[in-house]
Amino acid sequence: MTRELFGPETVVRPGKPLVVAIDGPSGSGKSSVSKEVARRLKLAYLDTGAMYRALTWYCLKTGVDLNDGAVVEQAAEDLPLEISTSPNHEYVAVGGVDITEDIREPRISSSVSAIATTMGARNELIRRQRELIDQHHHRMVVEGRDITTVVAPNAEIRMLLTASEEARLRRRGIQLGGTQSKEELAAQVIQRDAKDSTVVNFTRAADGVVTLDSSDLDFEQTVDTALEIVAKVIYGD
Ligand SMILES: Nc1ncnc2c1ncn2[C@@H]1O[C@H](COP(=O)(O)OP(=O)(O)OP(=O)(O)O)[C@@H](O)[C@H]1O
Ligand SMILES: Nc1ccn([C@H]2C[C@H](O)[C@@H](COP(=O)(O)O)O2)c(=O)n1
Repeated sequence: MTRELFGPETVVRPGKPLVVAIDGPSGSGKSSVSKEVARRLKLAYLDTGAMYRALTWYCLKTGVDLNDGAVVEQAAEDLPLEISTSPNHEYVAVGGVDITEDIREPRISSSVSAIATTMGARNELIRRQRELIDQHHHRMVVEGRDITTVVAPNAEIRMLLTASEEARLRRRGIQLGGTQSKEELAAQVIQRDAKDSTVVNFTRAADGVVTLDSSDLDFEQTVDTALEIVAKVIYGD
């Protein structure tokens, strides 16, 4: 059904805004599912987590004290960031240096929450996220932690993608090729979420936000369910 609705010839709401906002905890599948949803809907794609990671890389590179809010905020304003908005091409650069791979390193994952909980830095990244949405004429899948509530609360589609803690730990373990201990995985998934959720709510759906629980769904089923949610809102079927 959704495959026919969003087949290769279909352009959904041509010329009109179509922002699909997707939030959720770590390992719930936001990035992988959002990219595929963007491909199927022929929309641009923005990984806002990559922006927080890029700022973390920049602060570590330039010796910024991550606990000094004013300096982190200034770094956010200065950040010479380039980020791909294609779901088919992952690319993040700072000052012309390709950091696409570097921002996924454990040293970034373990420091990023210090940046993400600095409100001045958040405000600057949120401003840039809204600017990117504008540049794409509001036709974009945007994923993160505060997209449905803060960055794009008026998005046409607002979804909270969740999965049980057990499923999220299992998925992240497989994604990292079984290289991480139980404790390391918990630090990257559970403890990071606990810190991040002190400043944003991504565990409970806000009013008007549809919850998609993927705990018992495989990747394809999750993408299809997300597209069904889009179809229901757009076409009412
Ligand atoms: N429904 C699903 N069933 C099984 N595996 C899935 C499902 N959804 C995503 N995955 C896999 O789980 C892993 C984690 O997904 P992904 O990186 O997209 O999560 P995320 O929510 O973006 O995490 P983070 O916020 O930490 O970046 C990936 O390897 C992805 O392919
Ligand atoms: N809109 C967002 C996006 C991300 N974050 C924070 C939370 C994470 O710890 C970090 C990296 O995100 P990930 O790549 O794991 O999705 O950035 C946020 O606070 N708000």
